Amino acid sequence: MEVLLTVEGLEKSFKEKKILKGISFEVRKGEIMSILGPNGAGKSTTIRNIMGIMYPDAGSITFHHHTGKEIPRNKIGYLPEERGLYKNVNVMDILLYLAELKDYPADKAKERALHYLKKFDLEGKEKVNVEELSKGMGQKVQFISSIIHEPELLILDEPFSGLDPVSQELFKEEIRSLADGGTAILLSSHQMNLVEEMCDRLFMIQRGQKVIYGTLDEVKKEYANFKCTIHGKNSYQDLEGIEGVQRVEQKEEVSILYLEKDIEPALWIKNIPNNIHIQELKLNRISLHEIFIDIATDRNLLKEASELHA
Ligand SMILES: Nc1ncnc2c1ncn2[C@@H]1O[C@H](COP(=O)(O)OP(=O)(O)OP(=O)(O)O)[C@@H](O)[C@H]1O
Repeated sequence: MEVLLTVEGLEKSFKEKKILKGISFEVRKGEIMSILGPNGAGKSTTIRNIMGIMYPDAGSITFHHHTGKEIPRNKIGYLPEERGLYKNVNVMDILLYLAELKDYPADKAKERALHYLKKFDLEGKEKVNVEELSKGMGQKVQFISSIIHEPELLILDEPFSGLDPVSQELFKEEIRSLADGGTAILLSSHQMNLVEEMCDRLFMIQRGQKVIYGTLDEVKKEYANFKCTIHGKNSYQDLEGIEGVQRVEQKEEVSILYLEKDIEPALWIKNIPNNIHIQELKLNRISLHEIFIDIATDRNLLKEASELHA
């Protein structure tokens, strides 16, 4: 897939404090690339550098073979973390104004605005003043403003925060369909379940440095072995002694058995000894949520476990 955005060795300091310490990644046409990291890791700073809101101390950003101030930012759509549209303007006027700022033709912008307002359940709200909208409605309008000019690269900073589940679904579907249509998407979100459902590749920053970069499958292969959760009265030793168990965590009558890499779950489950007391049993892969916590809290148990049995 064609690379649209290349971030290479990005460095940025604020008041002598180095926030980005050499960040490099790519975003390709038609993919959803997730940028993840704990609070304060440097995600928004990376995005602001891409958007030219600030410029890096070192490194480069290339989009469409242009770098720095030459980047054609009218081909980029951006939903910033800070929400807010101009007050005292009606919905259609603000959408047309923002499209005009991106050099997008007014007639097409109007057509697209009406299409998306309908799609996001805001039909008939064209003449409503922006400040009369609810938070979620305002967010939908802001999302529409970020895609109205058919950007080739769409950057979404926490697009799901504050949305109800139905609106979340609408956003998810729209983001996926934009990617399927060829838009490159850079998505920053703390909602790991949504990231896990949606993204093709991911990039995780911690303390201004890369800790994970790859496809969701690669990351899962590296970190996410299977785990088995058993509700029942069992001794730690009995569980630890089961073949294929790499580590056990136990809280009262709930035990989590972390399994070794490349365990075949269907075979493993058949070999659970008869003396194990099972009231309930769940077998699943470690989630992106758990991988995130493992890395962000510096536990690093999951990666080590995979390496140990690689
Ligand atoms: N304009 C600024 N001046 C000084 N420090 C800043 C500025 N912008 C960001 N920082 C600092 O840079 C670090 C990274 O902030 P950034 O907003 O990029 O993190 P983030 O990964 O987006 O976090 P969050 O998940 O909380 O949104 C933080 O320590 C923050 O305080």
